Amino acid sequence: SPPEQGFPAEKSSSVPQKKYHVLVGVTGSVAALKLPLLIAELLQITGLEVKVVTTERAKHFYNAQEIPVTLYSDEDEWQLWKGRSDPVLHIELRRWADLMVVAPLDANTLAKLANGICDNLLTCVIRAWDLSKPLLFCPAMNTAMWEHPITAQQVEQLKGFGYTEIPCVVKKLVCGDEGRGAMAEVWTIVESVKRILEERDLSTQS
Ligand SMILES: CC(C)(CO)[C@@H](O)C(=O)NCCC(=O)N/C=C\S
Repeated sequence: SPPEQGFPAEKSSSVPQKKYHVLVGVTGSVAALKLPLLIAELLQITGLEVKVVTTERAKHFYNAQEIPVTLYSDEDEWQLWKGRSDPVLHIELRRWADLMVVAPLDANTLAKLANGICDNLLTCVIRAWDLSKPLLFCPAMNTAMWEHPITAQQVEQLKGFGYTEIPCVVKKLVCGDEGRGAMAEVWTIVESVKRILEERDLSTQS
């Protein structure tokens, strides 16, 4: 019998898995110690590419060696831009990102964002943010700070820009105080990112 005449194999058009670009912002709350866990959990989501933008103060709370993705800080802006034709890092990052999650958002950076202050790489990325893209923020601060009336005003201001709050939770805080101010659990944050990306993915499919 003639040799098996197989049809020419279809060119394996592996559907390009759209990579979702997630930019994680981290600021100087003690909750930044959870950054390695948050990154590890986000990397479990298929199709995600993750980069991190840190403030200088946040560096105090985690070990950069435990972050397996690109970690940008203020100095990188100045390493990249030396002359007129060089790229501007905070603009490159706003273009690259499909979604941003700021975890933790400390009281200082909350105040900066609510007032448009952009004095570091992270606040510059957010100051230039494309409001058609999701931005999630996870406040974390001592209970006394959380309960100060200015906090609610500033959280409302961010929600007014269209950013999504992932609310802080009640816990015994590392300083011994008991009360609201702890960052949302990492699994809550990851689930929120998943849900938003699914909503977006569905919308792009429909
Ligand atoms: C650090 C962690 C995650 C341990 O469970 C929790 O205490 C927390 O989110 N704290 C953030 C609040 C904070 O910045 N407190 C600062 C002074 S009390």
